[in-house]
Amino acid sequence: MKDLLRLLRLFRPYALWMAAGIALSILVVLANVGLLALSGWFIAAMAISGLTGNLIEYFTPAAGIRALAVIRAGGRYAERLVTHEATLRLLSQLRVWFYVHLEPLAPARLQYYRGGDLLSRIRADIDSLDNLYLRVIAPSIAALVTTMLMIGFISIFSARIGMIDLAGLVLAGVALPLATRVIGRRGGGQAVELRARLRGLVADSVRGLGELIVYQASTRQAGAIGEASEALIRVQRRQVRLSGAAAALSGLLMHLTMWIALVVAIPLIVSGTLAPPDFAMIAFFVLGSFEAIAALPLAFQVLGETLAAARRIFEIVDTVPAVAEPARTIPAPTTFDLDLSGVRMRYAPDAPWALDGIDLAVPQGTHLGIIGATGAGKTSLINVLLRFWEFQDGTITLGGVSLRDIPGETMQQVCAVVAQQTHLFNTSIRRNLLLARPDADDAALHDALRRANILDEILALPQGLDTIVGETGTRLSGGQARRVAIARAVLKDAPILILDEPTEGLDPVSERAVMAALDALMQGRTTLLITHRPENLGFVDRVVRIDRGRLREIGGASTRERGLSSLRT
Ligand SMILES: Nc1ncnc2c1ncn2[C@@H]1O[C@H](COP(=O)(O)OP(=O)(O)OP(=O)(O)O)[C@@H](O)[C@H]1O
Repeated sequence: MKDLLRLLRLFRPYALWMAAGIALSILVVLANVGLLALSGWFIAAMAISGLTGNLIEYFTPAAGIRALAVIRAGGRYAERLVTHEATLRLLSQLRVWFYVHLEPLAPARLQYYRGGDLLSRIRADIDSLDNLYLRVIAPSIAALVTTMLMIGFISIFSARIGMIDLAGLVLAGVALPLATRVIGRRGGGQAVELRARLRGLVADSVRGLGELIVYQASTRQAGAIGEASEALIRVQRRQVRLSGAAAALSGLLMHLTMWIALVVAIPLIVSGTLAPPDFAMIAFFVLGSFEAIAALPLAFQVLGETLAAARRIFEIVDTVPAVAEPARTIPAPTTFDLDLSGVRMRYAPDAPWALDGIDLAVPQGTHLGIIGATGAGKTSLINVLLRFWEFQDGTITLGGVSLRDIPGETMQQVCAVVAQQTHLFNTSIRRNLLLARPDADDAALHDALRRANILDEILALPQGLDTIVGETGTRLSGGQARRVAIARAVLKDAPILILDEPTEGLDPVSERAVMAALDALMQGRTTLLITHRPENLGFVDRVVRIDRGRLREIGGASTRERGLSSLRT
C-alpha cells in the first residue's frame, strides 16, 4: 500500500490527463451498454408493433441508436488517445526521475548491480509502471462509476433485477479478481525477478561472448540461459492459465446473471409491470453491463507485477549515495593546490584499507607521477579525489577548501580524466567531443583534435567528425580512441588533469602519439599521471610510489628530456 501511494504521488503532474482518460472510458462504457439495450428494445418493439399493428414512434430511438454508436466509436478513439498521451508523458517523466536518482549512485553504489539488471530496471520496470494507470486505476474507477450509474438505471425498471446485476458484477469484477490476485501474487513477483535475471544473464553473455568461445564455455552458458528461460516460462504459463480460467469464469458469471435476470423479469412482463420490449432490453443491458468490469481481472493481476517493479525501482532510488554532498555551500576554490594529510579509505567497513595514511602535497601546476603494483591503491586515490568514493580519515583540501565542502559536481568540473577505459559513446566523434563542451563550434573541435594529435586522421575518414565510433569506440583503434578522449579533455579545459594509465594496452607507436598529445595537454595544469610504464615518467616533475595504500616519494625533478626524447625516437 505504501508503494502504491508513493507511485500515485509520482503520477500527480498528469492528474488532469488521467482524469480526462477515465471520464472518456466511462462515456464509452455507458454508450456501449446504452447502444445494446436500446437496440434490443428497438428490435423487440418493432417486431411487436409489426405483429400487433400498433404503430410506434421510431424516429427518436433510431436517432438515439445512431448517436450512441457515434459516441462509442469516437469516444473509444479519444479515450485511447488521451490515456496513451497520459501514459507516455508519465513514462518520460519517470525515466528522468529515475536517472536523476541513479546518477549520484555511480560508481560506488552501482557496482554490485549487474549491467543487465540496471538496464532492465530502467527500461522494463519503469515501463511496467504505466500499467498502474492504464490497466489498474483507469479501469477500476471507470468500473465503479459506470456500475453505480447502470444499477441506478436498471433499478428504475426493477430493483430486484438491479440487485441481481449488481451481485453478478461484484462477483465477476471484485471477488473473482481478488481470488485471482491472491493466487497470482507470488507468480507476479517471481515473473519480474526471473525476467530481470534472464536479461542480466543474456546481456552478460553477449558482452563476454569472446571469452565464452575461447574457453569453450558457450554450451554451459547457453544451458544456464535455457534454465533461467525455462523457469520464467513455467511461471508465465501458470499466470496465463490463471488469467484464462478467470476470463472463462467471468463469461460464465455474465451469462448466468443474464438468465437469472430474465427469469425474474418474466412474471413482471406477464403481470404488465414491464412492457414486452423491456424483456429484450434487460437481456442486452445485463450482458452489456459486464463490459464495465471486463478489465478488472487483468487489473488485479498486473497490480502485483507493477508493485514488484515499483519496489525494485524504489530500492535504487532510496539508496544513499556513497559520498554525501556538503551541507553548506561555500565559494568554490579558485586556486588548485592539492593537500592530503593522513587520508585513509576503504571500500567496506570490513575491507582492508585501500589508502592507509596518505600525506601528499601537490602544488598547482605540478606534474606528479604515481606508480605502484597492481592493487596498491592508485585508482582508489583518484576515486577519492573525484568524489566517487568517500574517505574515512584524514583531510583533503583543494585550494585550501576541504574536499568535504566541495560539491562532487565541482570536483568533476575542475578535473579532466583520461583513463585506460575512457568510454566513447556509440555516436559520432562530434557528439562524443561535445560531451565536454556542448557549445563548441567546429573550429574549437578541430583545434582540440589537432592538440590531441589526431585531427588529420579524423579528417581523412569519409565522414570526418560525423563518423560513428561504434559501441565503446570499437570502430577506432585503441590509440585513436584514447586520443579522441584526450581531445575531449582538451575541450573541457579543466585545471586538474587525471591520467589513469592512459597508454595501457597500446602499441609503442600509438603510445608515443598519445603521450605527445598528453604532453601538450599537461602544460599549465596540475597533472596526476598513474602509470606502469617507466618511460612515461619522463613527462612528470615528481614521482611517488603507492605500496599497499601507503605513499613513498621516490623522485625529485625528472629528466623531462628523457620523456621528450622518447617521443622523437
Ligand atoms: N570498487 C571496489 N570495491 C571494493 N574494493 C576495491 C574496489 N576498487 C578497488 N578495490 C580494492 O582496493 C585496493 C586498491 O585498488 P586500486 O584499484 O586502487 O589499485 P590500483 O593500484 O589502481 O591497481 P591497478 O594498477 O591494478 O589498477 C585493492 O585491494 C582492490 O581490490
